[in-house]
Amino acid sequence: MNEQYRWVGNSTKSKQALEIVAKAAAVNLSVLLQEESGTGKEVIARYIHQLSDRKNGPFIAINCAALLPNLIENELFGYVEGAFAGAKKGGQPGKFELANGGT
Ligand SMILES: Nc1ncnc2c1ncn2[C@@H]1O[C@H](COP(=O)(O)OP(=O)(O)OP(=O)(O)O)[C@@H](O)[C@H]1O
Repeated sequence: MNEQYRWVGNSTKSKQALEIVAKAAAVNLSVLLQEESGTGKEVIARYIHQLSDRKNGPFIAINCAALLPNLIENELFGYVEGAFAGAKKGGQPGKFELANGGT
């Protein structure tokens, strides 16, 4: 794993968690990670990405809680130039498009 995102943890529980996520990385399915804030869900998500067939694709992280309700669609699906007042020149690709082929 990239040094910046290396998992720290040597407990039995931690090792079991890494074994489970390694299994998840081997299949092409969605994975839901649930834990309290700051417990390393994104680190694990990056780990899954790096173990998966998608590792050469992009990894796009998005903080859903920080998205304004009226801007969620624009962020996730993108928009074309002139779609609304204040839209960027040239439009903006959505996060789903950016993550295509990756995670
Ligand atoms: N077990 C761990 N090993 C290495 N780094 C960790 C671990 N747990 C947390 N961190 C570090 O703590 C910080 C928060 O981790 P991360 O962003 O993955 O948490 P999160 O569960 O996704 O949080 P949130 O739900 O708030 O987005 C990061 O800097 C991450 O590298």
